[in-house]
Amino acid sequence: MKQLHKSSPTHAPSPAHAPAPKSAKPTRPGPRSWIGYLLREQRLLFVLLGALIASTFFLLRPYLSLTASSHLPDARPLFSFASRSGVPAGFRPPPRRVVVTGGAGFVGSHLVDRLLEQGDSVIVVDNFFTGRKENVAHHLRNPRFELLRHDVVEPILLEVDRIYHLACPASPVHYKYNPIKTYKTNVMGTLNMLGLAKRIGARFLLTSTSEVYGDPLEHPQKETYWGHVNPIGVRSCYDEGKRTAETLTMDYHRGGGVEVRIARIFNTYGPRMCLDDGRVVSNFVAQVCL
Ligand SMILES: O=c1ccn([C@@H]2O[C@H](COP(=O)(O)OP(=O)(O)O[C@H]3OC[C@@H](O)[C@H](O)[C@H]3O)[C@@H](O)[C@H]2O)c(=O)[nH]1
Repeated sequence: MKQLHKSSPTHAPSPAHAPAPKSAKPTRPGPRSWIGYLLREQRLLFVLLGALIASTFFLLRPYLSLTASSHLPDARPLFSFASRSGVPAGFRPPPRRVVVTGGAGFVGSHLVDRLLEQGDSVIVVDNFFTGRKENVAHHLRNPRFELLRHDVVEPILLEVDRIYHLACPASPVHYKYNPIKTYKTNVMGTLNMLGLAKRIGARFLLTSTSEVYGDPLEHPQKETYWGHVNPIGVRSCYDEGKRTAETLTMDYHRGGGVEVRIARIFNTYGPRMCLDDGRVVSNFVAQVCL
């Protein structure tokens, strides 16, 4: 009877006769062998080079595709080293479609200049209560500029990427002329523009004012200061109107997911400012000059 080989623990075969070890189950290579593998034949160098090329391609891709299908006339240069607009040299965002309410006013018209200069397409919505067409007349022949006579108290439907909401009389002379209209512009106008922003997914900027602090007891005012206000004064149509506009802006942000910005602008002065608008700087200049 053929003797089957039995391996007995007490009689270990001599090494010469030890059966070849069954091929050990392949053990997983340890980290050291992975590192050696990568470093041999500059494999790590080639991996890093590949990652650099891939990331550069995906970073440049939005700008390269823009050249091919850029439909906007005289779109901005893709690589601009003149960073006059404060955008770091190199990449600039693709051109946008924006609406500026109150864009024929003092601050708004300078904003329109800057937006067109950086290559955006701009729609100005203004009822010319205090704004003037000559503030934007130099853009009327620009194909990327449109001017709409419209009162933001009534809704408007536009397809844009950004909404800059400045429509509101800013000087006491003008906003006290018709306080109820001033408050309606701040409330209904802001509601209409926020509703548009939510509807089309546009980013919304509200130009608010230092008047939201009222007659402040804290100097200088931090943004976290709630103010010292009078809700029933003759200036409250503007002060409370802007506070309500800020409330609506934040509620559309918190509840409606609208991306918003609020800028509380203090005393401004410069070209296109009305000398007779009763504001502190224009009053000072008028008294000096006249
Ligand atoms: O109901 C209105 C009232 C005013 N407007 C327009 O809104 C523009 C306001 O421009 P103004 O020159 O009077 O005022 P400014 O440009 O100085 O201030 C403007 O921007 C900064 C904000 O803080 C102010 O609240 C805003 O009025 C004007 O073009 C005016 O015609 C409307 O379009 N609708």
